[in-house]
Amino acid sequence: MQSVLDQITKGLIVSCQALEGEPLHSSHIMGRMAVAAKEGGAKGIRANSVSDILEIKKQVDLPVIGIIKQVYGENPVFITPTMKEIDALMATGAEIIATDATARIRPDGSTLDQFYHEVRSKYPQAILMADVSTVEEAIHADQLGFDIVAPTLYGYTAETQGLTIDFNHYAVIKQIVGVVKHAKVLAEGNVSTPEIARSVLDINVHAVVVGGAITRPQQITKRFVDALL
Ligand SMILES: CC(=O)N[C@H](C=O)[C@@H](O)[C@H](O)[C@H](O)COP(=O)(O)O
Repeated sequence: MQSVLDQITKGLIVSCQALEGEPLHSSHIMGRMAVAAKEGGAKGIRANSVSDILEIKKQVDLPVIGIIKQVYGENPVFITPTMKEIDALMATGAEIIATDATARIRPDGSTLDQFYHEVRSKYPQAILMADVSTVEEAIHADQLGFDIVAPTLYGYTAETQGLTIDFNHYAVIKQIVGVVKHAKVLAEGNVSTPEIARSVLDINVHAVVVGGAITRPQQITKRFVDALL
């Protein structure tokens, strides 16, 4: 049988997420989004929350990258921040579990290294994806033993706030591809057109994750409206 990492090779992974407060916030709708993504040829789905993942798994047989976005007080780490979220995700059967792998201290006071080792010893077979915000964090996640690394949080941390990946030069992604030795690199974050998705595959990423440009109609509408101004 093909491994999960083989299944997503050079493919499109569609992130089907709508948080509370977003117009499409509904596990039913995310399930239908996943069906649409599969019909369009996606090779995987990225999804947030136990109920969305369970619904998506009922609807499609694609590998799922599961996350739980959970804010604890003032702590800035919100993508699968603690073991509680890891345990909940493992119980859904999500094939890949993604977590914040920035250098920031987590809500329970642990460092990334402590957290990683705890997760790895509890779930040795899990496929773990590191959502990072810098090239240094990508190197570190790779050294720790994460299976997948992606610059998901580039532009979303205090250190990188205001930055967006420059899709004319792909500098951050190229650098990450250049330094990561063992993990597969995914492109994720602000991939807004099919042309950009194609070009990132050409710089040797393993697969590309697209969210808002496919599954957030409010964002898509705004891009059209802005073009009319
Ligand atoms: C920073 C953060 O919270 N990113 C989240 C991670 O799961 C999602 O909100 C993004 O939609 C996803 O990363 C895909 O990116 P984009 O929607 O830009 O294609």
